[in-house]
Amino acid sequence: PFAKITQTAHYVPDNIVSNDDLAKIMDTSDEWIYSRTGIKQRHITVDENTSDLAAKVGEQLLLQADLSADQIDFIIVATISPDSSMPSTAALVQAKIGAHRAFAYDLTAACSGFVFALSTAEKLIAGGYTRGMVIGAEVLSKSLDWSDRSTAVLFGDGAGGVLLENTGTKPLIIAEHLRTDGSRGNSLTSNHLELQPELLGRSKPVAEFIKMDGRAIFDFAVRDVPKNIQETLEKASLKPEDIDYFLLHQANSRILDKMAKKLGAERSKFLQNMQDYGNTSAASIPILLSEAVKNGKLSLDRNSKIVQTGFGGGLTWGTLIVNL
Ligand SMILES: O=C(O)C1CCN(c2ccc(-c3cc(CO)ccc3Cl)cn2)CC1
Repeated sequence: PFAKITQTAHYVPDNIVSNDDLAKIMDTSDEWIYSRTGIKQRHITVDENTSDLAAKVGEQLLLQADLSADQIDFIIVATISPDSSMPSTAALVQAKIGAHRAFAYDLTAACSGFVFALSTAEKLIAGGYTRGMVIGAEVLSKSLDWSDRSTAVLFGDGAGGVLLENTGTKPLIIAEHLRTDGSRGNSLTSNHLELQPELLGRSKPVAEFIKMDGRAIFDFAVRDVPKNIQETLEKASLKPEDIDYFLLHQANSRILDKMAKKLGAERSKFLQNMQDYGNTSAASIPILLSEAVKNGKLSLDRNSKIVQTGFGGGLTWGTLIVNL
């Protein structure tokens, strides 16, 4: 059996924070943010946590597919901003949507999370499961140091996901190449928990904010990611011109410019929505995919070939060449 993406959906909190809103509370400007990142605004939650955003996506997928929740075998949530470690956000989603038969777990691979999770889910379907949900969901606003303008302006909250079913007539993933380099992990960090050797007088674990060595991560993206995309295309004996759209992690628009140039592909093939949502880490690719399907740029039944590439904390990066 081949897995097929049969539905896509996304959900973001209503509350919008513009660059000008941020300029009122920190030393930055719309001009600086937009020229350096391509971001104009981001959605910041008021009263919805990560599992609430993810559950909204799950409910939409069921509605669109006209399925009842107990027809779902598994739920994987890719996130670095779970409601908690235990229970997992996926377990909370399972309860909220009433998917009584589904097993559920979170997957942590930062901004590559959705790509790693989709690769995993495809193997679950190939191994015999019938239907599953893969959701990227983040409330990064919980982990932002609003006094650090170098990171606070970059990130946003949101969720997106897909329904996978075993009704495919061709492989979902034509080729993939998933990478990790933990030795460079210290350039993009969050939520480090300190050792607590003393049994008494335990101090609270240090729940750190998102910290980033922007230069190091920018250089990593520009150097390692195009190579990864090229290697994966070669694995599939494909060239950039064979790809309809490139759905890359929405971290920075100048990075998309450089990627397109390095790959010799048209910039217009690199879908972009960071202007509306900022960087939503594991949610960025599924939100982009869901919007492209909803606005007709992509269809789930038109034999399109897309590239999905995540890159970020870990460091992790990876490319899937996907048949829609
Ligand atoms: O131009 C400037 O001064 C600054 C230079 C630094 N910038 C950066 C640097 C890195 C990222 C980034 C973040 C993640 C985390 O999801 C993943 C992947 C990337 Cl490439 C985003 N922005 C912003 C503009």
